[in-house]
Amino acid sequence: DELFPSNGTTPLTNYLDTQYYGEISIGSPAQMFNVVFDTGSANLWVPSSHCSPLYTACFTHNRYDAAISRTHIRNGTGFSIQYASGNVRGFLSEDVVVVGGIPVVQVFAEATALPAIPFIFAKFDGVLGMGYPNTAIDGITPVFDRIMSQHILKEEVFSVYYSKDQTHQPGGELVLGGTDPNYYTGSFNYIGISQAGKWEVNMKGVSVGAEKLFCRDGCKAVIDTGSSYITGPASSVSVLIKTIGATELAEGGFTVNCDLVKSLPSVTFHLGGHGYVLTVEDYILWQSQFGEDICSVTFRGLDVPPPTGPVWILGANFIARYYTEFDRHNNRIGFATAV
Ligand SMILES: COCCCC[C@@](O)(c1ccccc1-c1ccccc1)[C@@H]1CCCN(C(=O)[C@H]2C[C@@H](N)[C@@H](O)C2)C1
Repeated sequence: DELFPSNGTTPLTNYLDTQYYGEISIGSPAQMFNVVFDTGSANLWVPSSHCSPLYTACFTHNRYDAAISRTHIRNGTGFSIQYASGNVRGFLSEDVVVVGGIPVVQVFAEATALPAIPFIFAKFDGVLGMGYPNTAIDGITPVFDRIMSQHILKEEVFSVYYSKDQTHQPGGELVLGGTDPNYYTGSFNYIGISQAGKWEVNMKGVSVGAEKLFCRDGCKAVIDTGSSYITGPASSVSVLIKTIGATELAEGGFTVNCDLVKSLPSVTFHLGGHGYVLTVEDYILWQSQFGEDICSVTFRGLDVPPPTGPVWILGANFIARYYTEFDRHNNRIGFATAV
């Protein structure tokens, strides 16, 4: 079809290497929103014009107004989605959503209760879940599934490039229907997902330097475009932090003395017969504040309760190093070295 780009591409913005988001439109005439394309969830929500004035986070973000959209279809069913940081509540609506130039009629949630923490820190308005349909709240068909059912994509895959630092333009790119060779070198290595319905693989181990210290008997790893960092079970991450000589900050982050950074070991994630190495450049966030250099470690301890956990979550700083293809046709994930 020459009408639509056969692979819808969306440039992404990189905010401080911790938030990556791109623009979509909802409604006619188009109402623009910045959303995180999140493989760790499967619903689309944006702030609502009906959001109560009590929620500051609504008023610092774009809000969807059904009353001015010709193509709005009323639904009204209640909605609530739970994140590690708290939950977002609202109600369902339906309207034309355009992602990467591809329009779909989509059921999404208008958020009317948006917790200030963390959303006052969000540079984006909402979240567009790129997960599997069986993880979608209220059984709503996700955006990518609606796009696949139009049979206009060359391949039933989507790919994500996250830039390593903010000087890069664009800060990232989402490709619907293929990959973008401008952003990776070499070939892809593929890993089948571990259980249908999640972007999750079996990891064979985590090494610090040459030593395989964690996940020696295998463990679960979620490849999550909606997470800023790499998280692992708190016990493992605290050993990792000690091994690299980092110290704990008040608010839960870890820092190392910037002078020691170059002597720090690499951390390798063993996935599908390959070792994915993160060097210090990949896992240390070097920020200069008021002339002082702060070197923070982009690993976080997070104990996800069973049955989802225990699990490692490989987020933005992993994806910034390894260009990632999410393949819905073959239920597999491909990694290539990002440029
Ligand atoms: C790459 O861009 C990352 C976006 C930032 C994510 C995030 O850091 C964030 C920061 C500031 C304001 C809001 C949000 C944020 C909050 C909820 C949804 C989306 C973004 C999240 C903070 C809480 C823990 N966390 C998740 O659980 C995330 C895990 C993920 N799968 C989501 O479902 C929720 C990450």
